[in-house]
Amino acid sequence: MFSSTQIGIDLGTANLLVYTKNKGMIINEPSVVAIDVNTKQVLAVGEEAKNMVGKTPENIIAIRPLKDGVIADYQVTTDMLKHVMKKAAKIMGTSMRKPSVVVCTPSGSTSVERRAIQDAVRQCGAKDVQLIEEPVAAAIGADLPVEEPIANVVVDIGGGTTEVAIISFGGVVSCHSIRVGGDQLDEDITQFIRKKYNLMIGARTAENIKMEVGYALIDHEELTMPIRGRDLVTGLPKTIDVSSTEIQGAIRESLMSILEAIRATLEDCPPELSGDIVDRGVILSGGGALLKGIQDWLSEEIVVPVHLAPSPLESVAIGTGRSLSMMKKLQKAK
Ligand SMILES: Nc1ncnc2c1ncn2[C@@H]1O[C@H](COP(=O)(O)OP(=O)(O)OP(=O)(O)O)[C@@H](O)[C@H]1O
Repeated sequence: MFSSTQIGIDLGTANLLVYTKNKGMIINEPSVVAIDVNTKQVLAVGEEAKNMVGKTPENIIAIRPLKDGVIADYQVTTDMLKHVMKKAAKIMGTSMRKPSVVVCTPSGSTSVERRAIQDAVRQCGAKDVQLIEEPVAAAIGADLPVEEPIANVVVDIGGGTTEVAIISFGGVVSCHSIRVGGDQLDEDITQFIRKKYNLMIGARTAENIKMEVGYALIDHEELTMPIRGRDLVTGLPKTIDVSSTEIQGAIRESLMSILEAIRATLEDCPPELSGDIVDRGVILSGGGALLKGIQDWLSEEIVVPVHLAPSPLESVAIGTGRSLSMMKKLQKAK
């Protein structure tokens, strides 16, 4: 049985979430840490640190310690986890002493990368740490009947990775993980604006453009928005208008890589399960599932129904927290 000392952590490239069955989602913060480079002291974590990105003086850096779903900076990840565990303990009270933790990892991560995640969480006071593959957690979090012998197809488009998996009878039947996600779309937009307009924009601006006028590859009524950056020729601040059509062109290649990963996973599906996919369709989760038009575009391309998970940004964390009771049946990440 699930007790209050058991928690699920979605240690994501973009967001860090903590879910407990008793209290639900207790933490949901950007995975960003602000550090004083001289003293190595952590100044802020989460939303406060994210607001500092690109705006700090030289002695302060705001870092995202995870990249492509795995730890890029071990020390900063541990600092961030310690901060989050302390915050969780405050919310949970004494029941948080030495919790059992389940934490998700991308299915394409190496054993060294998985071990690093496990060690970092253990260092923060966990009694034991189990790993679960992200798409399995996303499927559980989206309330799919993963333990039944039917095909549950999940496409989880996160910040650093996109994970596509077919899950049946508690295990992964076929899966593909690519290191392309929302961050890559932001990077595509930054590069496009720099090349076309000679304008340098920050990471926050690129993400805002994606959220406001980013569209998957479908016809739509064109949207425009004003954006601000630094003119690379004059060095001065400048405002320009960008349109959804040009942003669509900028992110095309990355969206095509996501589509290829979905196609490759479906192609690996055993014929007995293919019928289920036609009937039940595919579930989209992760923040990337919120890109405008992505549901319609994917369903046109793969010719099966595409549904949005009930809380796309929270599915993995919810599934991670709920997975403890199912852990034995599920194919655990090693
Ligand atoms: N409305 C939106 N439109 C497009 N993208 C969005 C939207 N909302 C959030 N995103 C993007 O979703 C991504 C974050 O998603 P999520 O929190 O699922 O990732 P993560 O779990 O931290 O990453 P990973 O699974 O790769 O470790 C970011 O790139 C963010 O910009």
